[in-house]
Amino acid sequence: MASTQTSFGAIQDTTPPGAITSKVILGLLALYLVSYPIYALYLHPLSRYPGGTLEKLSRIPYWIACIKGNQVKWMTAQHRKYGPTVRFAPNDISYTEAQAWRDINLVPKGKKENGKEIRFHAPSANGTPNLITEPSAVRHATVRRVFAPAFSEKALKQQEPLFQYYADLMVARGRRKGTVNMAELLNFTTFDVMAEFAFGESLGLLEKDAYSDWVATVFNTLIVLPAIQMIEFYPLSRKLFSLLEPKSVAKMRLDHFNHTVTRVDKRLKEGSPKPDLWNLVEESGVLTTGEIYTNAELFMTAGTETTASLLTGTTYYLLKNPDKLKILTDEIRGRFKSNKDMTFEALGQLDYLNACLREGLRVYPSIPSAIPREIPEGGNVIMGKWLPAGTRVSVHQTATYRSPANFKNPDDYVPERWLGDPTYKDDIREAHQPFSIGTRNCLGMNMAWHEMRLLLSKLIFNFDMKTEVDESWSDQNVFVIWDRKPLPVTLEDIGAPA
Ligand code: HEM
Repeated sequence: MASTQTSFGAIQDTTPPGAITSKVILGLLALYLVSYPIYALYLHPLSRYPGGTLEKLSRIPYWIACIKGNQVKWMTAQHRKYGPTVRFAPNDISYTEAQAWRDINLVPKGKKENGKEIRFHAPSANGTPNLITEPSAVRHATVRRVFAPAFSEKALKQQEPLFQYYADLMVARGRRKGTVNMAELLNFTTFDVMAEFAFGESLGLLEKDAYSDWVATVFNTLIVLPAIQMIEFYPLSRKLFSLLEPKSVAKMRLDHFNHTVTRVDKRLKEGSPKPDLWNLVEESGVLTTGEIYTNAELFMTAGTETTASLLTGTTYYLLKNPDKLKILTDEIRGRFKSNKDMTFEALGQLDYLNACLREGLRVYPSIPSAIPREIPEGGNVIMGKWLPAGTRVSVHQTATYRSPANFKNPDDYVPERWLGDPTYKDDIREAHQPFSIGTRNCLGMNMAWHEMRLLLSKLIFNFDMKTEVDESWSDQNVFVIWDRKPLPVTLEDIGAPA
């Protein structure tokens, strides 16, 4: 320390104030660097949970895996190493046990729900939450009550001609092309169906045989979701991004949103005699205009890519397991004489078809990673252990479904495990929840099941299918959703009656 002696003999510090400030900052930094690891590893409320040292100290390893598209492999490896419960970041616990689904997603009477981790989802362009991101449990229940009747069995039965129309259009396009990229064909179909369902107007993808700019933007946005999640996670990066976001990106987001706004406005203005979403919304009168727009956007993503992805994966696994494909083909072709016999109701009764799709949702779940929830004020108990407020908890779908503790031969595609085959009697079936459970589970689950059964059966009823792709097809990146590779499939028309 620089010092001088005063006339009274006292020692006076002559260090300039700026230097003192720097020293204090450096001192505090050194203290933090020494004390933070001690806290994170030994004193933090989660310190007793298993996990890697680096992961307990920092979220960086997790972000790297997410940005590289490696998250699913990384998290599965974490669980293989540390067991069914892993602390994979300082404040995050991942589970692979059936009970965790219940503890995280069900809300016992008088308790608060484990809230949504809003930063995990891309913010909507108008700033209004949709069903998935609505932070208030009460508002969520109100909005969900408005839309729920449109997804009931009764309403879906009334909408069945719409689904049949696009399934037949998909078959017609398959016939025309001979060889198709199955991933694309199924995307065209599910986007056309959902646009008709949500806006009363097709996107015409099957007819044009091409993605529209609007749909291409949906995919481009989904791929950058991990980067958006990282930016949203830290207040500073969020602020910086809002200041520095390139004008072109901001414009693209707005144009995309306005596309939805225009379609919804048109549908609301013109009205519809059909029992669709917007008749319910108008009757209820409880949604704000902002909520109408953001939920329309949500339906177009939640109800399209998910179903198309599952169907692409299931088609791949069936083609790679010809014995299973043969059983399914016999079931479908044995049951129906013509395309028009293939109703929602009749398809629902095909056991092997249901088992094939369920097994598809296990080996290739539409949401391959995890959707985190946050422990509310006052804490909560998960898997018998109390967790403090702010802890993020989740069930990781792929790690759970590929765990030998839950499923025998977890990497094999075996529909029989869902049909009482004694070899698989010890499988823990409740660990498989691809649509989640509880008040925030998938609103479109019934619709998804009808659509999945219809589209897969129509393909198998009308075509003998072949593919040249090898096992490396299933080795895919995940950026929240699968970064699906093209799946070229040759379709041989068997001339099934209309
Ligand atoms: C294979 C197909 C599908 C799968 C695996 C799936 C899965 C899921 C899952 C896991 C959630 C919960 C998300 C969370 O925890 O935040 C969810 C929510 C949701 N899904 Fe699906 N989904 C599928 C198809 C559909 C379809 C066809 C629709 C129709 C529009 C749809 C609409 C929704 C909506 C609106 C929500 C939000 C529900 C709420 O928060 O109340 N999904 N889905």
